Amino acid sequence: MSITADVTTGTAAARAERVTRVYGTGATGVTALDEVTIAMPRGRFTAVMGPSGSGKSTLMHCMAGLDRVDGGEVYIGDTALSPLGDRRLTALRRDRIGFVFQAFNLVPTLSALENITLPMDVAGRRPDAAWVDRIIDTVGLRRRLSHRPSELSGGQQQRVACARALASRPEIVFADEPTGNLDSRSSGEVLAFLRGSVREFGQTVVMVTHDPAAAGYADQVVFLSDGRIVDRMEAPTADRVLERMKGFDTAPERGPGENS
Ligand SMILES: Nc1ncnc2c1ncn2[C@@H]1O[C@H](COP(=O)(O)OP(=O)(O)OP(=O)(O)O)[C@@H](O)[C@H]1O
Repeated sequence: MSITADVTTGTAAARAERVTRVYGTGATGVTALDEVTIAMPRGRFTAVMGPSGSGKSTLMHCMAGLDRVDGGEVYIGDTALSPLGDRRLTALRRDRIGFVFQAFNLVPTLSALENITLPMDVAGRRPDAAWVDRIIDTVGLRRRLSHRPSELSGGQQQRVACARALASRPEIVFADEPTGNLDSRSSGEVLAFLRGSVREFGQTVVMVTHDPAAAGYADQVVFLSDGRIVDRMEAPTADRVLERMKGFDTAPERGPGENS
């Protein structure tokens, strides 16, 4: 039995309703998501955790409009994604969602500043200079703006990617293992920035992570197992998340009425 989390449509920046995603067909088909219902509350930092193969990346990709669902519906704000054609979906991702990936995904020939404003330049939108300035200061990149990615450390590159994600004031930022390639100090800087963007700017952030310490920066953690949401933790700490993760192989399934 899976549980649902926070389905309060009025306050959700994004939500999934009974979302199913199956890779392959027939006997070899894999149900990566099995009727997942979840809302990502506006202005909060949500971490998505679970064992390897539990469906974390699939959930993020479906909720961010990077992958199609086989059943159910995803909404960004009040916009349902499945009726959208490719062009409108691309425009929605560009205009309303910010992305941070494990591999930074910066353009090597552009400076840090050019990378930060690139999505808006591509969209033909004029960056809000005061806002971009504020982001640059918050992320601590003022003295690195003319550097190319190869001239920056991994942590600095990921902070450029975070600034890029926030520069267009997206409704929601999806971060997929944003600290997966970073040492603990750089991880701390990136996570503190994401945390601060929620606290100071009211940004909504959803982060997939394997790392209990990273999840400890979030307001809430949702736990996936076998393509279902099986638990949720408010005000997590790294220790509590670690304890919960240890229980995954042996934890009994929750029955009806046992939702957190
Ligand atoms: N493109 C694909 N084709 C076939 N199966 C896939 C595909 N993508 C994911 N899967 C399967 O779907 C399930 C969920 O995968 P997913 O990558 O979402 O899990 P995850 O929790 O993000 O895993 P990890 O922590 O290892 O990154 C797994 O069994 C995986 O093998």
